[in-house]
Amino acid sequence: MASKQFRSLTREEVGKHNKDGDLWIIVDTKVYDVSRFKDVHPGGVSVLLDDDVAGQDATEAFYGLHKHEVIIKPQYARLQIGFIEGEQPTIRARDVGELSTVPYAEPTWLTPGCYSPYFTDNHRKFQKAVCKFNDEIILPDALAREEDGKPPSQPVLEAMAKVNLHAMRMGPGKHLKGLELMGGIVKPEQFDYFHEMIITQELGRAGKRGYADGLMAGSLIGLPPVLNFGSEEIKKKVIPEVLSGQKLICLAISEAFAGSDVAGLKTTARKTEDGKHWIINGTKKWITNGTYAHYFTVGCRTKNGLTVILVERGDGVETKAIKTSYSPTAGTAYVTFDNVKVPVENTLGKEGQGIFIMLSNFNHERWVMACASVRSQRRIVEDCLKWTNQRKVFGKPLHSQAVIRSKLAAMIARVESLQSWLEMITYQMNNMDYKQQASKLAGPIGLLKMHATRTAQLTAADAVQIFGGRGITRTGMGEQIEHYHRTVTFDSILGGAEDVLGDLGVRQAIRNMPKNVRL
Ligand code: HEM
Repeated sequence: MASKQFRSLTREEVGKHNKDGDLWIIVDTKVYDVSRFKDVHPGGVSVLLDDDVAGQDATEAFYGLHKHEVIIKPQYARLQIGFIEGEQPTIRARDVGELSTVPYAEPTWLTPGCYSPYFTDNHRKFQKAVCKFNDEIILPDALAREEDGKPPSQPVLEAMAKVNLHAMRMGPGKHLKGLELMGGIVKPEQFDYFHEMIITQELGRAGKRGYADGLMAGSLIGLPPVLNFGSEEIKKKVIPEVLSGQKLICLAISEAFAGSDVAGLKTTARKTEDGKHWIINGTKKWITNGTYAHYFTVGCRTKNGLTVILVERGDGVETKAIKTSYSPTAGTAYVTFDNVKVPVENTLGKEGQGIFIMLSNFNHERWVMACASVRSQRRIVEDCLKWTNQRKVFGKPLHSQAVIRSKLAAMIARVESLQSWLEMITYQMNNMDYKQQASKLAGPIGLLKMHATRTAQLTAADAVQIFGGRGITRTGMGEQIEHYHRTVTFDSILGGAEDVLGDLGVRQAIRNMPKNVRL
């Protein structure tokens, strides 16, 4: 198909098309014929016939009311008939794989001219590739699925598997051996927690909270117990199925009876008389990806304590969707186990040592959540900086108000301090094994996540004030702010409630207090 020929026009010529039936406008040097569109314009007819708009340069008015993404949508872009002679457009969207140029929209290590003690050239190369992959493959699916509530699309999961993203999201380790990671950019033995942080933070660019959990967040927490504690036979079967994106696994610990207080869980597993099987009975609640998972990593009460057992969907396993304030794409489920028979070989780790398995698994989950929370806050900072720059009040940009700048200052300070703390903890993780992480970092990671999710709520509240009515509207300019404000508390509950995590951090510190110190 031949591309449309645009006419070169002067502002005077455009000015003549300023009435009903013959209506042109200029947005960023491009001339649009809205003569017919005006009747279906969601903002109404009258605004387009306004003297300051009809036949005029409406760039400022347009960007005060619409996101740039509106004008580049094919159904609106086709309204363009020409451009202003000798002028060039100045406004452009971020290209695929490109970094944002808005201050503080990227972490310091990605800011041109800045340095980092932690990130290498390999991390930078890796970030570029993941960012491009995310923009091209994941982002369109995130927008569509967050809306329709369906699970992430199978082709997306398979594309992720092809570059071994599912495997990398489990963190560094033996499971990466022999795999080609992101087309070979990083070698398995080179892959560290900073690479993993990059993946989590890039996936967070979409800013769709339900989808973020739908995108195999269940596997992220449900598979590690299999990886670390499963028998060779179980590992051989389950790991390839999950890492290839063909099957999904979820972590089923929390119950209506026990959330952050894992020790209170009531689901039971009893051995059959011949000792060959477990019989599992009980319920689980708020299980991410549970509605469509094939496997469940289940925390059970057994004769001598708690035990973690892998359960395959089958007889006696029922899941039903729980309606939450984010999209059903997350697959949040209520799960019931009624006399579910499972071979004892499905036991993960030792019988009675489930509490250790569950608690050690939490550290990685909480760290991942902190990575994601910081990224999502950064996205809000970016949106607020853009909005306050393009929104005019009393004839001046919104950021000319000191009270707005003060909110922005607080937001920026929060996100920057969090990222620095996160990077420091990540560096510790790179230098510790799984056990050392459990003993040394459980407290700091708990405190980091608590701090991230608390500050996230402050940032969400500030952002709504900055966006006003748009911040509580599900479409239009403030759509992302509304979404963030509505879903930000997920981070503060999932993976351990804020207060519980803060307390964990302090209790760990108190346990380590030397006996010989006095004030
Ligand atoms: C080619 C030009 C334009 C297109 C394609 C367009 C498209 C749209 C769309 C899709 C919406 C729905 C809200 C959204 O998705 O953001 C909207 C809303 C609106 N538009 Fe336009 N528009 C154009 C030009 C203008 C201009 C020049 C004005 C001038 C003032 C205007 C005023 C409005 C208003 C007042 C709303 C309602 C905003 C709200 O609900 O907050 N539009 N427009």
